[in-house]
Amino acid sequence: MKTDEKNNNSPLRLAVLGSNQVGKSALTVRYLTKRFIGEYRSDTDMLYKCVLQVDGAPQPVEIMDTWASCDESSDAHLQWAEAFVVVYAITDKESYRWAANTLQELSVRRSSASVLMLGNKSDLGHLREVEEVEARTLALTHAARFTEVSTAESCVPVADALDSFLKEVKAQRGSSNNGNILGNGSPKQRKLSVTRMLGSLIGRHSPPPQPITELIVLDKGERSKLVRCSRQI
Ligand SMILES: Nc1nc2c(ncn2[C@@H]2O[C@H](COP(=O)(O)OP(=O)(O)OP(=O)(O)O)[C@@H](O)[C@H]2O)c(=O)[nH]1
Repeated sequence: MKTDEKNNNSPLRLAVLGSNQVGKSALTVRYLTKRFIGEYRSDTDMLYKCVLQVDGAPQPVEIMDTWASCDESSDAHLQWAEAFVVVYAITDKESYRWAANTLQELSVRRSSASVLMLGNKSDLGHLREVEEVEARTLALTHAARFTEVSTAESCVPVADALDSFLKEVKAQRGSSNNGNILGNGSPKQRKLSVTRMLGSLIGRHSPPPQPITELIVLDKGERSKLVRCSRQI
């Protein structure tokens, strides 16, 4: 297989970054299942493996819903992913500062990576602490895409934002060789039945989610191995 062909078929890796409680898990699950789930476990990274239609063709995609409190994993996330979704809540200035720092870090350490900045919880306009124009300007400074969404309110803007971002990332995928931590020399992963896992998230009687083929939960020990692996690259 030619190298280009191999690159195009390899999974497109997206890390969802953001501080606590900004809606990273809600956003990821909303995008993949169209459902809004109010509460999630929040003590681990979740890796979703799926095949999505990107720009009209099937594309393997891996989305890492990261756990913000695990500082030691941030290095690994930065190296593992090909593109980044940086989430903050428009109701939480501190989460915006966290996002701004992350954009800065990405500019330095992953300057060629595509970045989408999302201001979540736009349904809570009466509690707004971050002005849209300020965030949009910041994103522009870092050549990142930007939009505000309400994961809770509707799945369409979330789907539109992530669909077009994935399309852009796929288009920009070129000769650069991004790190491959989980693919090569991967740490031992706990693979769960996706149906069982999402069943516990969305309720037993809900219809099964469509696009996800595998969900991997990385616990503390496994995340440490991920960090060690990434540092060998
Ligand atoms: N009003 C509103 N609430 C939201 C929205 N998105 C998520 N939430 C709520 O925000 C809280 C946090 O959502 P999570 O998806 O668990 O956030 P997280 O960033 O994954 O949190 P950590 O796991 O702590 O990092 C939950 O109570 C969600 O129901 C939104 O668009 N609007």
